[in-house]
Amino acid sequence: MVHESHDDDTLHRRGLMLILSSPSGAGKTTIAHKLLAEDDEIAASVSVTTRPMRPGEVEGKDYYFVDKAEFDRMVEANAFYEWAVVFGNCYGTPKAQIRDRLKAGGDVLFDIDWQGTQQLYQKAQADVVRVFILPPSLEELYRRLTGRGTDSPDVIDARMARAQAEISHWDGYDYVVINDDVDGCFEKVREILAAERMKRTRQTGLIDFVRGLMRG
Ligand SMILES: Nc1nc2c(ncn2[C@@H]2O[C@H](COP(=O)(O)OP(=O)(O)O)[C@@H](O)[C@H]2O)c(=O)[nH]1
Ligand SMILES: Nc1ncnc2c1ncn2[C@@H]1O[C@H](COP(=O)(O)OP(=O)(O)O)[C@@H](O)[C@H]1O
Repeated sequence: MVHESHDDDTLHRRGLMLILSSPSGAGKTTIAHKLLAEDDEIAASVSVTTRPMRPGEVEGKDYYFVDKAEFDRMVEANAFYEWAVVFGNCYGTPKAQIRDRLKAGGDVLFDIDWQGTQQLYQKAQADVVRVFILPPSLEELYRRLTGRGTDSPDVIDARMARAQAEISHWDGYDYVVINDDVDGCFEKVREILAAERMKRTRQTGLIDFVRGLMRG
């Protein structure tokens, strides 16, 4: 299900919005953490979720953990750019932090599913860079979900059952990277980000610079 907020508060062109999506367990959180650790120019969008906190997760860093009543209140208050139901839990991208960050000219990293990706793309097409991460195989995906040790067998089965449906949305992304070797995958995501930052349309100071060159 996709739920869109109904106001004219669309995102304007400011910073770049890098979206990482993948079937659960393919490694997008791992790649996102590496990127955030080494790149000061990008900050994470911290989502709000009703799913239970996993061991090792930190409130306000990995997610804002709320109950369903609080989530519903936020939906009513129009606090989300987008929200969706994933694996029976609600996940939403809060407006406030992103608006501030983009206004300040910074980049924002989103770990959201294909439903949220479609919503953000509709709102800020020119600013959005969509990267889909694939596992090398379904067997390896299962190994990673099991090895992570954060979900019960039932939850892992549900995530495996959803994997192929998730993968079917691969063609809604600008880039697709196979996460076989984690360092190799990370390097590719870094290269994508570096190239996207250099796009002519994102270099707002370029017009004056080129005009200066042309004046001689
Ligand atoms: N649409 C949307 N999806 C989200 C949001 N936050 C997280 N997700 C997605 O929800 C799914 C489940 O996330 P999570 O429970 O952390 O498990 P993970 O798949 O192991 O990362 C992933 O596909 C996330 O990308 C959000 O704010 N909006
Ligand atoms: N290239 C890789 N090779 C082996 N294990 C990986 C690789 N990438 C991630 N992992 C491991 O797989 C598990 C799932 O990764 P995670 O980043 O949590 O996936 P996601 O956020 O997509 O659900 C974690 O235990 C992580 O350490």
